[in-house]
Amino acid sequence: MKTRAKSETGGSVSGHEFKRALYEVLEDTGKRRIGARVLRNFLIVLILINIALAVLETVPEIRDILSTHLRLIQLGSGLVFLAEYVMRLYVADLHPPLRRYGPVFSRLRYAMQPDAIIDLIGALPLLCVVFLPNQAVTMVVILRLLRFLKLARYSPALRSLISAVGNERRALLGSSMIICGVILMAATLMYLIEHDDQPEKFRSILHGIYWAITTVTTVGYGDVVPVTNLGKTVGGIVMLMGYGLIALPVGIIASAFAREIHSRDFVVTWSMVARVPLFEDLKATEIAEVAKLLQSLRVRKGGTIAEQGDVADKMYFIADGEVEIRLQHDTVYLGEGSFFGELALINQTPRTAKVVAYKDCQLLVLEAEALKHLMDRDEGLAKKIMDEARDRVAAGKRVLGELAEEELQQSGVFASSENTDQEPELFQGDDSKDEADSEDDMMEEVAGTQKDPAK
Ligand SMILES: Nc1ncnc2c1ncn2[C@@H]1O[C@@H]2COP(=O)(O)O[C@H]2[C@H]1O
Repeated sequence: MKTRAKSETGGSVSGHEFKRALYEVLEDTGKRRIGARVLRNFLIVLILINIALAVLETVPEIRDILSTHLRLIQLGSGLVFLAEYVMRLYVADLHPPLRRYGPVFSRLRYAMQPDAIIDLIGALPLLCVVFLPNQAVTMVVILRLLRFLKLARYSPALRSLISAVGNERRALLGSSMIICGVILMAATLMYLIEHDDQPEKFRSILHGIYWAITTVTTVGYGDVVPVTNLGKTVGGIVMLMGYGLIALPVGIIASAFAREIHSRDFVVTWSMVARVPLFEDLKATEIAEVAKLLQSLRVRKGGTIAEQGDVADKMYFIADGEVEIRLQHDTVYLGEGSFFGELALINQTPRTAKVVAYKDCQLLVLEAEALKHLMDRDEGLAKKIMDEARDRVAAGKRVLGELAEEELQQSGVFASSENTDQEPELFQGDDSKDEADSEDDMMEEVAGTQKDPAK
């Protein structure tokens, strides 16, 4: 009886360990980095092969010669993508923010994530071939080409482009409206001018729109051209306007893309953010929003992330690696999932310690404005950050010990130390600065930062 119980426990433990290992490999977390890298590279190569084959298969000669091989490869890679999707669903309830929803709802919520939807699209061609033979050829080709989107999971550049377009959607909408307006005007004018001379080519304003689009985009097929002098003049003006108009959206996307790409060393995925304990209580959709606010930063072992006394405008979360916080009287190490750099932002003081990468680090960077926005919106999250900040200040105080405390008491710094339960003022403006000065003093003095004499 005892033996059986033991084996049952052993079985479930090893089952859980297997699931955990699978989760770590699929989500590139924990200790299984090599496995995760091998899987990632394998999937990238498979996606690229699939896209190339989907295109090549439309060449009749190639299809005739390689049809059996192509079908086998298509079936094999379809099975791999389907297995990947099913496995990601299987481990979905291990994502920290989804754990509380139970086995069914955690997976449903995971399935709603953009990355999961793209994975499903990647697996769909196989299902279409199996369940809808001969009926869904075009759909299967399109779905196979859509596997290209799966690369977004691994490519910072592709993510940057998608988010650049997303961020600039208003400007792009505005410029698109201007372009549409010009096309419509040019088409109407051309219809009115050319219709009598070329009733076949400028049969309606719709035909004029076709001419205007090919002209404004500078394509100019030459199948429809103005023949009247007035028509040629209008055509010339539209051609010149075309350059400026097309440059508008191109310029918007190009500058937004350049901005984005420089701030991304790696892709900030949903699961990377979900692993940060601070965000554990957020809903899956909220995590997706937080992910948009975070930039990525890779720092090599030994690299300095912040200098004591620096002016601060961002805080950091450790997605991978370990940092060393060099306090004046102590050194503290923070690992994966921890955050730092919040003290200076909360108190609007210079950095209270030097921070160095103890190992190679992948950091998620949150700008001061974004932190303020997050803390304003989510009281629970704000409280967690404030509690941690207070603990850190308290730890700093403890380390200073008797001697330093005496020194500080003499200089009146602990005049307000009984009030440490009170919330420190967050991101105070100039008006409230005086009120919060004593708290600021405490945080700065404890961490050993010199106060700006001008203050
Ligand atoms: N005792 C501590 N334990 C852990 N981290 C700390 C401690 N003191 C300071 N820090 C972190 O080190 C960071 C240095 O920059 P900041 O002052 O912005 O924010 C600080 C905290 O995030």
